[in-house]
Formats: sequence, C-alpha cells, structure tokens
Amino acid sequence: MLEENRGRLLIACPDRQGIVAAVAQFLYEQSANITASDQYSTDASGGTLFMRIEFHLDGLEAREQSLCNAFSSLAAEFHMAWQYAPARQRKRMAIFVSKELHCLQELLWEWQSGQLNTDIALVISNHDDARNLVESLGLSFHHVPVNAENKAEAEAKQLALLRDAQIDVAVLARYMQILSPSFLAHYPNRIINIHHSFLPAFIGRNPYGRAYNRGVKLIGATAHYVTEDLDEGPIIEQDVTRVDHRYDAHALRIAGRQVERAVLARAVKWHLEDKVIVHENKTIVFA
Ligand SMILES: Nc1nc2c(c(=O)[nH]1)N[C@@H](CN(C=O)c1ccc(C(=O)N[C@@H](CCC(=O)O)C(=O)O)cc1)CN2
Repeated sequence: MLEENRGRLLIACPDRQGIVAAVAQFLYEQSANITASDQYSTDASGGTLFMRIEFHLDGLEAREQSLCNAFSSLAAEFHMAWQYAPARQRKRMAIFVSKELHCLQELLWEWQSGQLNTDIALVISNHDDARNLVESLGLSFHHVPVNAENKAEAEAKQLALLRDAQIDVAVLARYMQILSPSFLAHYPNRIINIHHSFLPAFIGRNPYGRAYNRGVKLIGATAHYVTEDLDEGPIIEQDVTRVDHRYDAHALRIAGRQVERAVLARAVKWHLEDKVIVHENKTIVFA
C-alpha cells in the first residue's frame, strides 16, 4: 500500500461508550478509509481505552494539518492523549553498541532485508570493534570513548551527534554504559534497550553470571524503554529459552544471544511502526 497516503492515530483516554464509533465517524467524514484498527480497554466500566488506527487518505500530506486540527476537537471531547504519525515518515535511528555485536548485526540484517522501515543515521560506540562492520555497509560510525572521568563530555558529544542527525529513536544494542537522566530527558520513551535477562530478574550488570550461580532453567531477554531506573523502564518485548545444569556462564551467554537479537528486533520493529503505547510504566503493543 502507498505509504504516503497512510496515517496512524494512537489514542489513550478514559473509556466510555461511543469512542471507537466517534473516531471511525470522524475518519469517514474526512474521506479516510480505515485499514487497521485495534483497541484495548483496561475496564469497560471506567478504565482506560487504548486505540491504534491506520487509515488511507488520498493526498494525506496536504490534508493532515487540517485533519489533526479537526481531530483535536474530538480529542478534547473525550479527554484523549493522542499522537498522529504519517507512515511516509521513516524514523531516523541511531544504534549504540559496545563490544558484543550480535544485536547490532541483527538490526543491520533486518534493515538490509527491508524488515525494518527506518533510516539508520549513525552507529555510536564506546569501543572501536564495530567500525569495520558498520562502515562496510556505508553507514556512519562514531567512536566516543566513555569512562567515569569523561562521562559528561562523552554524552555531550553523543547528544550533538543525535541532534545533528535528527534522530527519532535510539537503540542500545548491548551498549554497556548507563545513560544519565539529562541525556534521557532529550528522548523520553524513544530509547530502547535490550537487557540480557528476563526482567525483573537479574537487573544490572552480569546477568548471565548471576543466572549461572542461581542455577536457572530458563534464561531470557527483555527489550524496554530506557529510564533513569536501571533496566526498569516500560517493557516492550520479552522471551526465554531453556537451559540446564550443563550450561556454564559462557554457554548461557551464547544461548542468550539468539533470544536477545530476536526480542530486540521485534521491539524495534513495533516501535518503528507506531504499534507501542506507553502508559504508567507499562506498554500496550498492538502487534
Ligand atoms: N539510564 C539507563 N541507562 C542504561 C540502561 C537503563 O536501563 N537505564 N540499560 C543499560 C544496559 N544495561 C543492561 O541492559 C547495563 C549496562 C551497564 C551496566 C553497568 O553497570 N555498567 C558499568 C557502569 C557503567 C556506567 O556507570 O555507565 C559497570 O559495568 O560497572 C548495567 C546495566 C544501558 N544504559
């Protein structure tokens, strides 16, 4: 379907009868055709309604300002928090990586194969290990070393790179530096991290080593939006795989890579397609 004529509306509001009908009627009156619609209510008697609607409208770009102005009246009537996103606007993505490259490789492969509808504007790393891989694809690579002494300066460099590249979303693909609150404030719910455990188990450093010591029978990975609370941001996607007593900590790390890369790729794809709503440190994913 032609992307330039496709728009998306994400809505969250107090639930009551008639909201879905009112939104559908609004789009009908705008001469739009609904191509996908999904909603979820936490509680039909007074909970919160979440909606994701995709629609087709010929000449959308020229009409979207007036459409949004008109929708804002309906949104006010239903006390909606809402977001409009035209499908034609590919999100510009930055990827942060440290020394483990498997998640970066998965994102690059999915992007190359057309699975991820995004422009990878740059890759930033605190190590140089990913340079050859990234530059072999003609992508921009920036080595920004980070240590306890230069953290503020390093983050200032990173933020300048993100600003100049007009980034919409950043992905921490096994990036092993904790981002400061001031850094995060620039990109609320627009930085996605892959944590290499099934959160909330094993928050923080060395989750596989701790999992080994605990004798777990499952290991997992969690993709979440990054917040000040380490590895406690809104969860977007998770998965697990079975392990047993024969796995040492290194074997757990190797087995975990497959889960990490798949979980991150799904989470990033859903974000790029405007399928994720964040509400009260949780997500509603219209996958
Ligand atoms: N503000 C946030 N920053 C980051 C998060 C997050 O949730 N909030 N996730 C991490 C990734 N991560 C686990 O997935 C993680 C990375 C690094 C460490 C850590 O303790 N690293 C260093 C300390 C580095 C520093 O102070 O910056 C260490 O090994 O001592 C814990 C968890 C990415 N950033």
